[in-house]
Amino acid sequence: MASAAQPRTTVTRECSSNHQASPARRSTSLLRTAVPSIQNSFSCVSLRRTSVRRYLRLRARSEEDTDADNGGKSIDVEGAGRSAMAPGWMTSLQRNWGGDGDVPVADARPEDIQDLLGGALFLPLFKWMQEEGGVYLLPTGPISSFMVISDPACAKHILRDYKNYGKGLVSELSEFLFGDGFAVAEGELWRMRRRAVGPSLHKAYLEQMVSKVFSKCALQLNEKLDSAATSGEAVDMEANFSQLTLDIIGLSVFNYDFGSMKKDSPVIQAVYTSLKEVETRATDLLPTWAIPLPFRLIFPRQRKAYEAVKIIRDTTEELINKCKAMVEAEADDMFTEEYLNEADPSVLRFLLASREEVSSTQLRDDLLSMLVAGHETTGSVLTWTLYLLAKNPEKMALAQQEVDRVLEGRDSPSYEDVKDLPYCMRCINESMRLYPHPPVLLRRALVPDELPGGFELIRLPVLLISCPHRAQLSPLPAKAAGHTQSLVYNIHRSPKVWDDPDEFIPERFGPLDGPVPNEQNTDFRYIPFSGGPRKCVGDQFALYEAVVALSVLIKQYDLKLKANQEITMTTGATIHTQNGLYMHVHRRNQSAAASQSEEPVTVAS
Ligand code: HEM
Repeated sequence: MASAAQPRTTVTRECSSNHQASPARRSTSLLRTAVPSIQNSFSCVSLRRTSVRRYLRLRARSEEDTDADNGGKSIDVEGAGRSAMAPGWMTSLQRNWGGDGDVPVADARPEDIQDLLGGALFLPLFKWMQEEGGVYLLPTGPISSFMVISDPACAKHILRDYKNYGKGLVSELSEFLFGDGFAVAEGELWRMRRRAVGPSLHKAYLEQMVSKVFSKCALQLNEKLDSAATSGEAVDMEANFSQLTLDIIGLSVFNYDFGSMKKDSPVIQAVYTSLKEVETRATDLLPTWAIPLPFRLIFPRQRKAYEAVKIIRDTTEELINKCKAMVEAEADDMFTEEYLNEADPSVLRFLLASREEVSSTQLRDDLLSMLVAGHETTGSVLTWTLYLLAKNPEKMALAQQEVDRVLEGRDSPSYEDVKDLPYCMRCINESMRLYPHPPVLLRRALVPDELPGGFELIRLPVLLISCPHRAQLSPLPAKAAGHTQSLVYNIHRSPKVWDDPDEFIPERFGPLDGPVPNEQNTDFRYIPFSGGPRKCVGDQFALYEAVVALSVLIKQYDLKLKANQEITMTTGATIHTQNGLYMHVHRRNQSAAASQSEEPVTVAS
């Protein structure tokens, strides 16, 4: 996959310990050594109080280490801090307890689990898919498992059946952030709010966004990169994309300019920290986050998560109040889905002007859902697309030729132009196959069910505490599960599903005048926006945003990877790099000369 003309830059896919200890990874060392001692202390099922205290002390210290050491990056990739997965004794207990079920059980060894700490959670899940196949059980406690789905037919079955599969765990784990927001709400509340919010992203709105917001912000990023083009200094494009997409989502949802490309916005770190906390909660051995609020805050990680959510909520509320005052001051205009306020086409204004009966908390949580769901996702898509194009200069050349042909003398595309940029669109699509955000989708079976292939799913019984995958009142047959994880990453990378799955081949989706790939026309082999009723509401928005941003950038600049950087994956809902994506920026007309002066190149796998 790597071309001989590329500087040495590796993406580390294995979460092994053989790479250099970055500051972020060094800070996990205490917890790494803590985990085996926790395992030893917990040698029987009942938790001894002293062990718990010792664990909590070690954990608090590890969290404090994390506070002090973020490696000087714009994003502290650890978010609020680390978690500990279920240790080996739990997994082996469950394996030994298993009944005679047909579903294979992942051989989750303690070293795999320790390797997960601070890494990309989905990578060991890929390894187990290779060992166990498209459907397997991942033990997460003495009597509980996740059923890990890496098979398109099973994913289709689950994702389309919203009635019998709820968001479950993901709603519970992220309630502290989204509240009742429709991204995690269930049942009638979700149906009602999706019906109210979905229409705000109509075609006329999108047209306005392309010209008024996406292009404008993308051009601002180009302007900002100009100084790097002059100085030749490498810039972190991941951080730049994160700022770009925050500014875009702020203007599109609230008509508010975060101006994060010009000055640091605390919202970026707050969104990252909160999303990382959701993930961390999913793998916590001891759920400190389930302790009642005032006591919970003695844990530094919980304090940081709480402060992050406060920043996001306060910002959202402030913006709602501003817009409310303006809308209330206006006459009671007729407001239909077709109507678009030229001066302020934002989603917020749409919702306020539609005069729907909705509590202010619900409105805040819905808008916050849009802000969080629409920010890092598109930022990460742009990061990995640029990375892949830089590693594949012949594909970059094709994308640039297309942009030059369509835009001619213009700097940015119109709404109509986007349809004439199918190669750029395919590059985005292919990047989302290789790096899906999020890489894992969680569901809970609400009724017993059988998946295609005869795999049995049972309903979970009453839950003991709000950490359901680990605490159940009644014993379950261990070789059955009520939770599923649809591994988008595994499906997208499976050699059974795709030819040359690890290669970046934008052409793989068929002729450029064919349809943009989605879950329907690939029969759920390609599900970057999920599928079924809970499919991403912002998919078209995101695709237009990404194509506009990419085309504006590569029209003006050639971007080359900084030599000798190691690009390691981590997750915080989206797939992030651990240390940024550093690139040299060259103005297109100067780039021929610049590429000759690139450092000597070493080929990496
Ligand atoms: C490339 C960028 C994006 C990706 C990869 C992405 C991906 C996803 C995925 C996979 C889901 C479904 C999760 C599940 O089934 O459990 C989802 C849901 C959602 N997304 Fe996106 N998204 C993106 C951009 C956006 C944008 C720009 C917005 C807002 C303007 C947005 C708003 C939402 C909302 C509100 C939901 C929840 C929908 C519901 O539950 O009804 N997303 N997204």
